[in-house]
Amino acid sequence: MSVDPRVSIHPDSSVLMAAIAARLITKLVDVQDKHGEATVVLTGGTVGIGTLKAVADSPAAPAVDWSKVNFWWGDERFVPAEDADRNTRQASEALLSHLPVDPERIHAPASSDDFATPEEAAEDYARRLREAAQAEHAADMSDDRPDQPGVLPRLDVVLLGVGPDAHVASLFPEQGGIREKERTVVGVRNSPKPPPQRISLTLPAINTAAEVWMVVAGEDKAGAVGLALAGANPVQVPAAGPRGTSRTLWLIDENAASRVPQQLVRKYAAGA
Ligand SMILES: O=C(O)[C@H](O)[C@@H](O)[C@H](O)[C@H](O)COP(=O)(O)O
Repeated sequence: MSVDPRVSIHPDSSVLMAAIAARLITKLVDVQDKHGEATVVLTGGTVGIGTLKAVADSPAAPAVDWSKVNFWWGDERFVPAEDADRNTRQASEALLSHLPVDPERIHAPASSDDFATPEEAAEDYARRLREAAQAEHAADMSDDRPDQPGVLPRLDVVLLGVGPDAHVASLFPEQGGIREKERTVVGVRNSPKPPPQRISLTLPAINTAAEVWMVVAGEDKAGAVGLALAGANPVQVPAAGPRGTSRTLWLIDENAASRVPQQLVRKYAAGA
C-alpha cells in the first residue's frame, strides 16, 4: 500500500546531498541486514550525481557491503558508451569506480553502440530486469515467496531528480512515456532536455519500489515541486506520479521548497 509523500527540507544543496548520502548508506545497511543484498536505482542530474560523490566521500561508506549492492538506473541517455553525457558513466566516476562493487551487479542500460534504436535498448533493459526478477524468485526460500516471478526485481530505493518542467527519469510532460501503463521500460525520442534519445523506467515500474526518494535542489524546480506535492496530474506533472509502496520521500533544499503547499510543510517537515 502506497502512502502519502513526506517532505524534508534542507538549508542548501550541499547539506541536502550529504543528508541523502547518509540516508542512503543507512538504508543500504538496513536492507542488507534483512535480505543480504540491496538494490538501488540511481538517477542522473546535479543532485543525483552530487549525492553519489557525497556517498563516496562519506566516512560511513565502508559500512555498506558494496559487493552486495545491485545498481540499476531510472533512465539513461541513448548515446555512445563513452559519451560524457551517460548517467552511468557519471555515476561510475562519482562513486562506482571508488568502491569494491561487483561488476555483475551493475546493470547499466545499453548504449547506442549496442543497439540501433532506444526502443531496442529499452526492450533489452526490460528483459534484464525480468531475468533479475526470475533469479531472485528462484533464490527466495521464504514461505511467502510468490507463485510466479514478477517482471522486476525488488527495488529497495529509487532515487529520482526532477526537472524544471517536472520530468522524472526520462518521463516528460504529455509525452508517451508518462502515459505508459504496461511496459516497465520505454524508449524516448524528442526529449526536450538534450540529448533527445533516451530510455526510461515507466511509472508502473518505479511505483513497485519500496521507497522512492525525490531529490531536488534549486529555485528553478520550485514550481514543479509545488505542483507535484499539490497533487497535479502526472501526465502534465510527471513528478506527481512516483510513489513507493512503503515510503515516498521528498528530500529538497529550501530554494526548491518555496512553493510547497504550507499545510504539507507543517504536516510533514517536523516529523521528517
Ligand atoms: O538523465 C537525466 O537528465 C536525469 O535522470 C533527469 O531526470 C534528472 O534527474 C533531472 O533532469 C534533474 O536534473 P538536475 O538535478 O540536473 O536538474
